[in-house]
Amino acid sequence: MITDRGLVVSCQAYEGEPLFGPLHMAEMAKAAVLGGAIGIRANGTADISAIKAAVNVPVIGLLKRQVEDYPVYITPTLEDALAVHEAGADIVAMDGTRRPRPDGRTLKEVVEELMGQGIHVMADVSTLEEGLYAADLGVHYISTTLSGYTSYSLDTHKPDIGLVARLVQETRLPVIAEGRFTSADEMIQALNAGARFVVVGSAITRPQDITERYRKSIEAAVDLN
Ligand SMILES: CC(=O)N[C@H](C=O)[C@@H](O)[C@H](O)[C@H](O)COP(=O)(O)O
Repeated sequence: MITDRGLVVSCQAYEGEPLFGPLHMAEMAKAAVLGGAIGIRANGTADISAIKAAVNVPVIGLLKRQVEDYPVYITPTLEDALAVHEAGADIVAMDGTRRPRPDGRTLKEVVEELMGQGIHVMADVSTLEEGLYAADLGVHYISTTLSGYTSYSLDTHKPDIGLVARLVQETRLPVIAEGRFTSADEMIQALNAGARFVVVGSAITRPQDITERYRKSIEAAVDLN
C-alpha cells in the first residue's frame, strides 16, 4: 500500500515519441524520485521491470492495449493485469468502468480474481458511480484517471477535482487524483479535497507537451514576428 501523501509521477511515452522505451522511462523515473516523487506510474511490462530495477519507490503498473471495438484500454483483461503484476508492479491499475472487456470478463470477476491472489488493485474511473461501484468491489484505490476520457465524461472539468472531492466524501478508500493536472495549485486543491496522492504525467514527463505549452503561452502574449 502507498500510505504516504504527495506526488506520484507517471512516466509513460507512446511508441513514436522521442522518449519511448524502458531505458528512457527508467531514467525519467530516477529523475522523478530525485525530485521527491513518492511513487511512479508506468505502462507496459518492459517499462515496469526497468523502473522497478531503477528506483526504490512503489510502482503502479498498467498495460495499455487497444482492442478493436472495445473502448477499454487500460489493462483491459485479466491476463494483462497478471502480466503487470508479474513484471513487478506493486499496484495494478486497471479500467474501473463497467464497459465490456475484450476477454468477456466483468470488472467484478477480474477484481475478485486479482484480490484473491493478494494483488493490490487501483480502479481508474471516470464518474462517481463508477468509483462507488469499484469501492463496493473492494479495490484498494480509486483514481480519477479516466474523467474526460469516457464518452460520458467528456465535459468534465480539467482536472476533475470535483470528482476527487465527491469520491473522498462518499467512500472510505484512498482516492487518487489523476489526469490533466498542470499546476501545483491544482494539486494542492486535490490534496486539500482529501486525495491520498496526486498522479501527474504529461506535465512533468512529456517534454514535447511542456515545450508546446510554454510556446503557446508566449505566442498568445507576445507578437513574435
Ligand atoms: C487517460 C489515460 O490513458 N491516462 C493514462 C493512464 O495511465 C496516462 O496516459 C496519463 O498520462 C496519466 O493518467 C497521467 O495523466 P496526465 O498525463 O494527464 O497527468
